[in-house]
Amino acid sequence: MKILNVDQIRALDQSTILHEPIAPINLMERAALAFVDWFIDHFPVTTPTKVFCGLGNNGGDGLSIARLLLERDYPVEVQVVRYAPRESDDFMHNHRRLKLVTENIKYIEFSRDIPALRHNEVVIDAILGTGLSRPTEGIVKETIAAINRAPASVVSVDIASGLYTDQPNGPNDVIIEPDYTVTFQLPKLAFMLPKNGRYVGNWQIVDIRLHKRYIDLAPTAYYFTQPSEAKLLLHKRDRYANKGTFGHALLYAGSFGKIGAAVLSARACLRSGVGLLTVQVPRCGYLVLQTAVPEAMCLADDHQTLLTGATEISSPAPTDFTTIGIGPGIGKAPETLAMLKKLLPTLKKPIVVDADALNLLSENRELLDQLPPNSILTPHPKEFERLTQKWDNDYQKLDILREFAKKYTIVVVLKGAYSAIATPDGDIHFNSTGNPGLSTGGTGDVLTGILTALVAQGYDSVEAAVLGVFAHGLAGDRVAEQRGPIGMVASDVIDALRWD
Ligand SMILES: NC(=O)C1=CN([C@@H]2O[C@H](COP(=O)(O)OP(=O)(O)OC[C@H]3O[C@@H](n4cnc5c(N)ncnc54)[C@H](O)[C@@H]3O)[C@@H](O)[C@H]2O)[C@@H](O)CC1
Ligand SMILES: Nc1ncnc2c1ncn2[C@@H]1O[C@H](COP(=O)(O)OP(=O)(O)O)[C@@H](O)[C@H]1O
Ligand SMILES: [K+]
Repeated sequence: MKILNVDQIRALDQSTILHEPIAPINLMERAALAFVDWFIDHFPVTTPTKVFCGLGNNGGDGLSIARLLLERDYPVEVQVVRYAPRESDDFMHNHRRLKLVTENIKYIEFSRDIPALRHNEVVIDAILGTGLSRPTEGIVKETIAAINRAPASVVSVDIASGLYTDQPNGPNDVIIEPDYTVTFQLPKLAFMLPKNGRYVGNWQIVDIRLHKRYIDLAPTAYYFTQPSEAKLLLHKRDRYANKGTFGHALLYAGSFGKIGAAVLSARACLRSGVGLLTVQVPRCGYLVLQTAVPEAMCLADDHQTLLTGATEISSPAPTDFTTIGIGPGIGKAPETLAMLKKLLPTLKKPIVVDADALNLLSENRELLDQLPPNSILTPHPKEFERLTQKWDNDYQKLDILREFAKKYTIVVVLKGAYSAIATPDGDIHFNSTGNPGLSTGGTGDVLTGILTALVAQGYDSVEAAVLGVFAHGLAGDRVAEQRGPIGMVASDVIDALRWD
């Protein structure tokens, strides 16, 4: 699913009006109805509801929502924040229609007009939407601050009032902190960014049937992976396939005290459809790996506690494998760095690089040039910062991410909530699955195993990253549903992987 910018969203609105065709006021009504359908599912008809409206089309939505809820017997009170002398046409139209059904419309011009809010109430925030063009100030700011202080639940219409759709807010901006955001048609870039978490809440998209062809043709660099899109990426298995069809992967993982990382990524790799798997671990990990993952072949490194690349067996050579995954738990010993330095120039096919291999790259950035094209790097934000630079805000982080992936012709998975996958072409795909339960040791090692398996099976690197990150998050969601997010461990995620 595409993520469009504010100008495109506005143009999409116009395109819908022109091509369907539909009158603007009817499109607003459709949006309001979609919101109300969602609201009814979440709040009982007895819920005291205050709708705060601005004077633009977001406010117009609010007025329409208020009328529709009144018609459904919700106890609704409307508060119009009168911060400017002029209202939008559709606001005025809906204002007239609302006055036909209720007297209960109040106006906020001064601080004393801001109503008290109780904990059993729900606030619908329709003060400002995607039309935000400057930080909130004056009575708008005061009203937002009062709503944020109140114990009431808050549902934002389209986007929290005061939050920019696709540009950074200032550190002192006053923005609604909703429990929910019900957004129209498309996700907004702002929702993907960690720093905005408290200004988004639990967000949902409602379909308002905006012009599909416009969306299909609109250029964008931002995507949000939908379940149907991930499913389409999945390769079907040929009935006459054999294990050779699905590649032979080599994992370099583990060091003394971190053999678990090798076990986790090996198990995840096998559970993700790799044909054959060989894992090279330091000698101390040999028995552990052979016992914990009998399906994998094991190469014992000559070194007892860390990886040097040297083994008693010289065949097959690293270049003989379909792909290589490197990094989980390997540490940063000089011998391991030497191994990386020797290995990288010999490789031509994409590999998967994670964890300490990334830290070694960040301390030896000249090695980045040696990465085979279309390799996949999976840094968490700290690792990514070490690889690149500090950023002032999440938007700058996305720019740095995009440029990094383009510069080295690699796929970069910046992990976290809505993991951002940057492609060598400069696109960014945000993942839609996963939950905070995944913030537990070892889940990154699991992801490395998954991605290595997909690359070994012949998935293109971008598709492997999009599909693998999606499946990893979805497995995490299944575990969270069954046992709650807090008790989740990385092995549970492996067990919950499904590829159908
Ligand atoms: N684009 C779409 O697809 C649709 C949009 N609709 C609604 O329309 C909204 C956008 O409406 P508008 O473009 O009228 O914009 P808003 O309602 O977001 O803002 C209204 C106006 O307030 C002014 N403004 C900007 N920043 C301000 C600030 N900090 N303090 C005070 N005033 C400020 C601007 O002049 C802006 O046009 C969407 O968020 C959505 O709720 C829906 O009605 C239907 C479909
Ligand atoms: N809040 C969250 N929501 C969704 N996914 C998350 C969240 N926190 C962490 N994750 C996922 O969990 C994994 C953690 O990886 P990483 O930080 O490398 O862990 P480790 O090094 O312990 O294996 C990543 O795939 C990341 O996207
Ligand atoms: K809003």
